[in-house]
Amino acid sequence: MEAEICAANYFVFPFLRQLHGKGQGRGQSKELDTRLPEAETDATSSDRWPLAVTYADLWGPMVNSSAVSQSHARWSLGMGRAGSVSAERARPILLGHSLQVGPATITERGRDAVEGFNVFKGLTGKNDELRSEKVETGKDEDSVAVRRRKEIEREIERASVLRKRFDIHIAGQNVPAPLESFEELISRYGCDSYLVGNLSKLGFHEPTPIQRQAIPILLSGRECFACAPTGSGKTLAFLFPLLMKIKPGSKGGVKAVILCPTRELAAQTVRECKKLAKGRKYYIKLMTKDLSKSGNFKDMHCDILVSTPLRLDHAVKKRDLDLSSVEYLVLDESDKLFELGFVEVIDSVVEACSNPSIIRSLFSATLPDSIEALARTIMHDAIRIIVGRKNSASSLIKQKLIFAGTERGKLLALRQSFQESLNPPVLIFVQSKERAKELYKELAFDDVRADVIHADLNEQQRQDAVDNLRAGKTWVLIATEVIARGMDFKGVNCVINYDFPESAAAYIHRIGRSGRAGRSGEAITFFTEEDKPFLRNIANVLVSSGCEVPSWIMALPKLKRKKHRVDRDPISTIPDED
Ligand SMILES: Nc1ncnc2c1ncn2[C@@H]1O[C@H](COP(=O)(O)OP(=O)(O)OP(=O)(O)O)[C@@H](O)[C@H]1O
Repeated sequence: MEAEICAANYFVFPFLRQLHGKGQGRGQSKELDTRLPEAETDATSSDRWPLAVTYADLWGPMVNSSAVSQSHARWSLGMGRAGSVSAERARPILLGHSLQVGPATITERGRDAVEGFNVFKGLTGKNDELRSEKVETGKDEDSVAVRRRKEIEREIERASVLRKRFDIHIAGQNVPAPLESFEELISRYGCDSYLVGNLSKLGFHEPTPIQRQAIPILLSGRECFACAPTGSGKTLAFLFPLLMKIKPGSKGGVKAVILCPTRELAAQTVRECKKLAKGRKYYIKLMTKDLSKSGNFKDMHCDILVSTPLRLDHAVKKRDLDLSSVEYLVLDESDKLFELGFVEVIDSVVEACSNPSIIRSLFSATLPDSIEALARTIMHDAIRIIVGRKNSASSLIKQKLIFAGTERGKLLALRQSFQESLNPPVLIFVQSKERAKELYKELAFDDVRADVIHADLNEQQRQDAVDNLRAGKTWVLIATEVIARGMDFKGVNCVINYDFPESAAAYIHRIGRSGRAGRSGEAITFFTEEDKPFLRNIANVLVSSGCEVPSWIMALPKLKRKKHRVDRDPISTIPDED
């Protein structure tokens, strides 16, 4: 009954309804506050539960539910959650429907049995039996119950130890245990060995922390918000479960949709997906401009469709693309997708994916509370996974702030740093395409193999710029925000923020183009007098990932504005006429 109510309610324009609030129309979106709070260790509810206590809570009610005091049950449920748990909420627990045990909830009747906790399956329907046995025999616990309790304890402890070891923090109920290894995908989830074989051919021998936790969650049919550092393997974390669950070459319409904020990222995701699926005939499609505008979707074979929101929305509305058979919807770089301008489109795509048993997941390196709250309104019983500290930069990146005084000072500082050492590949971020073109012209005079990428280039030119950097043909790529998110350039040694980033999230994603897949990287950020008011916000990110920041910067007041956008003088060595 409860499930039916949820299914009926949470599909129709959920984001907009939340965003607009009462009395506001569809066209009047107000800007979401997507600012990041200071990096926080997400030691929320579930992680704070001490194991010894939760075991006691678990077995108290199972052995003799009536003997457990209400306050005891309330305490075991409410620890760490905002506010206390009401008596009504606590009561069903006493009646034996659901037993909260720290990171996991064990459901006595097996209604919500989670694959990850195979051991719980044995409990389904057995507890009444156990209880009546106990009444008859008069013994406290028989040997079967003791054995089972120990098995469960071991499972919970194993999961907890793994999470601690890999800095995984979770919030939610019935959270499946993290993976110890990729091989477990075969033994625990019956994964086809070709898929695990492909992982090893790609050189992936151990799952990254986000893969350890997100893969079992998605395989168990649960929805999730996943926040893990840049370059930590989130792409595989959502692709792998799709390839495991979807049968290749199916004819019944699109089975999975992956939304990415940029075309480059969508193209990269398709490439990654094809590599992973090698050996099986999956139809993995990129929604190109042509396909979106003139595709014949009625006859299209497609298992997995990767798109930017606008192209997908266009195909749905103008070309009758049917998304009602979609079983998995992934929002990659989800916080970007929820920014102003995208929300209506995302809403429309969510509505088009009308399969009631769809599983949705959100992935990003930054997850502002406002976005999580908004997304939560449409998610069903979603689990939150945070790896490391929420909204913080990868600890593999050595970060530096450099005061350049003025715009001209930045150009001098850049040239000087190239003369001292140029360790390609290098990415340079500027705040607009005009400035990207200006800086490109300046560097053309220098002996540096530079290229530029921005939104004025066509699709092929943008792809060439990315490929040339990947192939080592260019050493320096000057870029706008277009490639700041998700792009995986192997071995980028240094990211230079020539123009100060407009937000802490933008900073985290930009510098996250280096320091990927376990490699170290460097990030240099120039700032001028005009950037000083926003310096503190970025400095907080440096401090939270262990980098040194002068004390005067930390003493600066925090900026309350959402975005830092500065009108800058053009980039030029030619002196002004005045
Ligand atoms: N288990 C693994 N072992 C080794 N390398 C891996 C593993 N999983 C992924 N990688 C590699 O790590 C790199 C970064 O992965 P990915 O692009 O998925 O990061 P991400 O977390 O999505 O980053 P971003 O937040 O910037 O989008 C890629 O080159 C990928 O091939």
